[in-house]
Order: sequence, then structure tokens, then C-alpha cells
Amino acid sequence: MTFERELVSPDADGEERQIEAALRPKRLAEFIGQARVREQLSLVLESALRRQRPPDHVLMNGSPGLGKTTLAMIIAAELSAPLRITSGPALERAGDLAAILSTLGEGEVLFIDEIHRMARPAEEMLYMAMEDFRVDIVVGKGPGATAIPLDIAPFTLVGATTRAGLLPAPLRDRFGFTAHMDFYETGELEQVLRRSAALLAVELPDDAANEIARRSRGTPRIANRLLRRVRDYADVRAGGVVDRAVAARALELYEVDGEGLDRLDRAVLGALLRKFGGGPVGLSTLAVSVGEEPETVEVVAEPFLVRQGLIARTPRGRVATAAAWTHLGMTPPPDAFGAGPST
Ligand SMILES: Nc1ncnc2c1ncn2[C@@H]1O[C@H](COP(=O)(O)OP(=O)(O)OP(=O)(O)O)[C@@H](O)[C@H]1O
Repeated sequence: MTFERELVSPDADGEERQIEAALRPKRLAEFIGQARVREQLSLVLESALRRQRPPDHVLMNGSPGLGKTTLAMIIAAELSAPLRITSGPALERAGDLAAILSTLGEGEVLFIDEIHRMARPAEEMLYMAMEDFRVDIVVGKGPGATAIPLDIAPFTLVGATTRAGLLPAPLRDRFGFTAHMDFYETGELEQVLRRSAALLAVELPDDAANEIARRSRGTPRIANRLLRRVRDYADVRAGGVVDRAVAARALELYEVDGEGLDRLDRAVLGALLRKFGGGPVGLSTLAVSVGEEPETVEVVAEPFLVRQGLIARTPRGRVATAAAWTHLGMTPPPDAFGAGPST
């Protein structure tokens, strides 16, 4: 058995990316939440504009769907600079990167998504490009190979990563500014939802926005997706009217519960409690017991369950917290993790 991940997966597919493009804020002032990042970034951009120099390179670190691509587009828009977009996996060889760098215009913004997945030779070329605005183009092979230096126009690199820890230090150090993107508060997601609802011409009362926001895993992408499902449900079953009860019914139909847990999350928790007495249990054993790949459980379900305080990672394996027992309507044993006085 595999689980339908689409609804609460933080990743977007091709079609969704098109819908997202229409919902993206275009300027920093329209960008909701991430107050600290917004303020830091506005200083970096404003001072660059005053000095009439491209700003320092910017690294954005955070989970999928929190607005990294949106911010990269905003940076280019605020600088009135063209934006070039690529991604780490597309840069397999140094030549792939050289082809882009050598055609950048002065002040252009280059956005590399998933920068931690770039191939090594491209990464090394990037070090020099970021620091000296120069690349070495290697011509020929073996002992006869020569490096021809090539100047490139001063540009601003915006890198995005979900795993900053995987970036080699020399690359990380060449960014002048790192924006740490946090999960959004419910109130911020309500604002995202109100803005998107207006763009989609959906009337969204505040209590319905709250109902959707609470179930959105702190992630604007998921909030926007749940909003579209609620709209569909309201159109077909509720005469086009969205209210709190309609939102709750729609999301129950899609098996997203009051805290944003979906079927896989609940299956993982259920197995941990019912089959393993709350753990500790190893990741692979847990994954097998719900019929999923260990990676899916580790990357998709676990970070959210840990963040919600429902499971904890310990050196001996995954354990359920007292809150997990309560969430599934069961009584936590007295020695449950996180129950009673700490040991
Ligand atoms: N702060 C925000 N305010 C309003 N909408 C936002 C905000 N952040 C993200 N969104 C919306 O969420 C969607 C996903 O954002 P975006 O594509 O920028 O995320 P991402 O972090 O780049 O994800 P990925 O790493 O998967 O590409 C977009 O439709 C965007 O409009």
C-alpha cells in the first residue's frame, strides 16, 4: 500500500508550478511573514541600489514551499535586474555552468535552486565566479589541457537549499548573507490565504482561513493547495460558499486532520503506538510496517511529526511522545516520552 502524498507534500509538480506563478507576491512589501529575513534583505538591496553595485550573494535555507523561489524573483524585481533560473541537478558539468555564467549581463541575478545538488566540478567553478567574477575554461584533456581565464560580468547569485548542512564550507562562506526561512505561524498563513483567495476570486471568511491555515504544516504552498481543494468542495457541494464548517468537511474528505496530519502521518504514528508500544523503533522497521520506503517516511512524514512534538528521534530509534498517544485518542503510558516530570 502506498499513500497519496499530493495534498500535503511540500513539493510541487509542473501544473501546480503554473498555478503558483499566478499567486506569487511580486515585491518585498507584498511578501508575508519571515519578518527578519524581509528586513535583512531590504537592507542588503537598498544599500546595493544606493551604491549602484550588485548586492552580495544570497543563500536561502529552508524547507520546500516556504517561498525561496518567490524571494529570488522578488530580489531581481527590486533590483530591476533580469533573472536567470537554474538548479543544482541541471549543472552536471562545469561546462553547463560556464555556459550560463559567460552569458550573464552586468547586475543580473542568477538563481540556483537546490544548490546542494550541484556536481563537484561546477561547484568549484562557482567559487571563483562568485569571488572574482572570473572562470577558468579548460580546453583539451590530460597533460595538454590548458585553462583559459574568462572574465564574467559582476552578478548576484541567489542560492536556495533545503539542506544547508550539505553545502561545502568554501561555498557557504562565499555568500554575503544567509536567509533562514522558518515555517509560518498560523496568522501569517491566514494572510497568505486571504491574499490568494482574493486572486482566485474566492470569498474566504476569517474563520475558514483559520481552519485551513491550522492544517497547512506552516507552509504557504500547502495552504494555497488546501484552499483550492476547499474551493472545489464548496463549488460542488456547498453552493460555492466557503465557511469554517465547509473547510473542515472538505479537508476531512481529503483526510487532512485538525493538525495537518494526513494518512501516512497517522499510519506512522499508529504503527509506532500499536505495533511497537510507542518505540523506540528503527526507521526501516517502522517504514516496512506501514508499507512505505524508509526515505518517504524520513523525508516526508517524520520532520513534520517531530516538529509537532508527536515523535522524537533518540539514539535507540523513534519514540512516540505523550502527545502522540493523545492525538490518536489513546491514553499515554506513565513512562511515555515527554509525559510527567522530565528525567
Ligand atoms: N511569504 C509568502 N507570501 C505569500 N505567498 C507565498 C509566500 N511564500 C510562498 N508563497 C507561495 O507559496 C508557493 C510556493 O512558494 P515557492 O515556490 O517560492 O517556494 P520554494 O521555497 O521555492 O519551494 P521549492 O524549494 O519547492 O521550490 C508560491 O505559490 C508562493 O506564491
